[in-house]
Amino acid sequence: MNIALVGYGKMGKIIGEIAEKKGHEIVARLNETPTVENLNDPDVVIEFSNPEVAFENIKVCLENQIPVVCGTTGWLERKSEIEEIAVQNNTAFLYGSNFSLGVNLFFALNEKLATLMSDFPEYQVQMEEIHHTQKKDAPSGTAITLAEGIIKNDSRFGSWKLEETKETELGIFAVREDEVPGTHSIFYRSEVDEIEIKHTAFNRNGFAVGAVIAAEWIIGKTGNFSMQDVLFKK
Ligand SMILES: NC(=O)C1=CN([C@@H]2O[C@H](COP(=O)(O)OP(=O)(O)OC[C@H]3O[C@@H](n4cnc5c(N)ncnc54)[C@H](OP(=O)(O)O)[C@@H]3O)[C@@H](O)[C@H]2O)C=CC1
Ligand SMILES: O=C(O)C1=N[C@H](C(=O)O)C[C@H](O)C1
Repeated sequence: MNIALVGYGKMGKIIGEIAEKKGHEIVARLNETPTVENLNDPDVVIEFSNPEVAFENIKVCLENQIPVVCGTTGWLERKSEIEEIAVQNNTAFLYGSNFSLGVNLFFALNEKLATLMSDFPEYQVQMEEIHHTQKKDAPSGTAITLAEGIIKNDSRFGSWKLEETKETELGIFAVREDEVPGTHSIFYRSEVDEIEIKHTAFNRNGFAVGAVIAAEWIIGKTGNFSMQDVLFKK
C-alpha cells in the first residue's frame, strides 16, 4: 500500500517507521498543505498535523478522492463538513481521537461505568488528562470522546468544560507536563470513597500502530468511519 503522511512530526515519523516495517511504501512526507503533485499518488493519506491546518489538508485529499485517516485533534467543530465532502466525492474518511487499542477499550469501559454510576448521584464525576507541554489543544481529543461517552450515558450532564465539574457541566482538568505521551483518568468521588479508571500511554507506538491498521482497513471503502468500526465491528 502506498501511504502519504501529511504531517511528519512526532506521530508522522513513528507511523512511517511502523508502516515501512509492515511492507508499505511511504510516497510522501509532508509538513505543508498537500497538493496532487506533492502527494505522489497514494492509496491513502494518514493526517497527523495540527488543529489550524487539518481541515484544509483533509479537504484537499478527499476532493482528489484519496481516503484519509486523521488523528489530528482540536478541529472537530468542522468534522461534519468533512464528512459531507467525503460522501460527495465517493471516498472515505476515518477520524480517531485516539488510535490505540487500549484507549478504544477504555472508551467502552468508560461508557459502561458511566451507565452504572448514573444511578448514584452521591458520586461526583471529574475528568483529568495529562499531556506533554508541546500539545496545542486542550482538552485532548481523547478527553472529549470520554466526556461525550459520559454525557451520553448519564443524564446529569449536558456538556463538558475545562476545569471543575459544576452542575450539568462535566469538568476536565487539562494538565501539561514535560514529555507525558497521554494519560486520561475519570474519578467518581463520594464522601467515603473514590473509584478511578485510568489509561496511561507509555509511548506513542500504540497510537501509530492503530493508525496504520486503520489505513489498511479503509482501502476500498466509502463513507465515514471511526476506530470503533475498525476494531469492534466485524
Ligand atoms: N489520534 C491519535 O491517536 C493521536 C493524535 N495526535 C494528534 O496528532 C496531531 C499531531 O501530533 P504530533 O505528531 O505529536 O505533533 P507535531 O507537532 O510533532 O507534528 C505536527 C507536524 O505537522 C506539520 N505541519 C505544520 N503545518 C502543516 C501543514 N499545513 N500541513 C501538514 N503538516 C503540517 C508540522 O511541521 P512544522 O514542525 O514544520 O510546523 C509538524 O511536523 C496533534 O493534533 C495531536 O493531538 C497525537 C497522538 C495520537
Ligand atoms: O497530542 C498528543 O500527543 C495526543 N493527542 C491525542 C488527543 O488529543 O487525545 C491522543 C493522545 O492522547 C496523544
